[in-house]
Amino acid sequence: MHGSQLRVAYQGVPGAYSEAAAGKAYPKCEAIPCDQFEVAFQAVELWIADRAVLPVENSLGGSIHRNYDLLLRHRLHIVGEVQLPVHHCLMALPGVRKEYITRVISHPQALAQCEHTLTKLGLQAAREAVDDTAGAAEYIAANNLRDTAAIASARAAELYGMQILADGIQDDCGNVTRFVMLAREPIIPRTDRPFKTSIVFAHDKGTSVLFKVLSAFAFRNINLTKIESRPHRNRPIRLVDDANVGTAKHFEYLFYVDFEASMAEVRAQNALAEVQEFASFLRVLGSYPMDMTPWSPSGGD
Ligand SMILES: O=C(O)C(=O)C[C@]1(C(=O)O)C=C[C@@H](O)C=C1
Repeated sequence: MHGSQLRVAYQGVPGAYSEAAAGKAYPKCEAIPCDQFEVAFQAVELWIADRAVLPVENSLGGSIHRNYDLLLRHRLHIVGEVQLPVHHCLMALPGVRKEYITRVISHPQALAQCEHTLTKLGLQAAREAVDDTAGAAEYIAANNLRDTAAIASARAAELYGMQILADGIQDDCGNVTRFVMLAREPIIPRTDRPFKTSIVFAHDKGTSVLFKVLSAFAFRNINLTKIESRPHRNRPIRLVDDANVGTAKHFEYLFYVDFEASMAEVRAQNALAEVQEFASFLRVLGSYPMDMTPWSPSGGD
């Protein structure tokens, strides 16, 4: 459970929040940096790593859509989640003053989470997206860029010899990113602690089908914690012909739903049996213990 000897792949370089998430989920693990999320998935598929840790949503920046698409494209299973308080710092090379900064670089999520604060700080700087927060700090240090600042964790500042110009620059102090942990095999769902289940489905043709699907959970008092829609890339458009008025083009969606129940519970099994009736496609991405860590907005990195 503490993850000793577990190899956990994450996207980014040391000091990235995903590395901190790996450490929170599996305190004694060996965290393996990967330059892309796709590589982290492959590391697990090829037995180079035992788990991958994947950010899926942030309380300020919203869903990380690409990672939802990756969950579907690969056959890994969600075996856990962690919610990590994300505390951002603005950093530059030692001696650089705020007035010299013409560019701020970071992961797009981090830029989005600090948008208002960056404006309030009065920086006349262009924002530029890079692959990960700590990688932004590393890049500035490696290239001795004296006109560029990064948004990253305090640990990244320490690792890459950067000086913190402003601390806690996320637009809300309760900034939290939710990560899921992925493995080759699912875990056996239990009922002795709170579990969450994540599914993805496409609904069939018909009237109010999404309403019918979601009521399968409501009637059983199963709480939904998240719903996300993404383009159905195998069948993106459905044409509906009407001889009188022409052809309507309906976009087709995949729906990702998280609900608070374990697949070991009969009510969850019955709800999914009902969903199946209205779905052209249904996959359980995982049934896993919920992160019940007590709330501390100032904690984390
Ligand atoms: O760049 C990093 O440090 C990451 O771990 C990625 C990531 C993300 O994808 O949302 C993780 C947490 C923060 O929300 C910002 C960036």
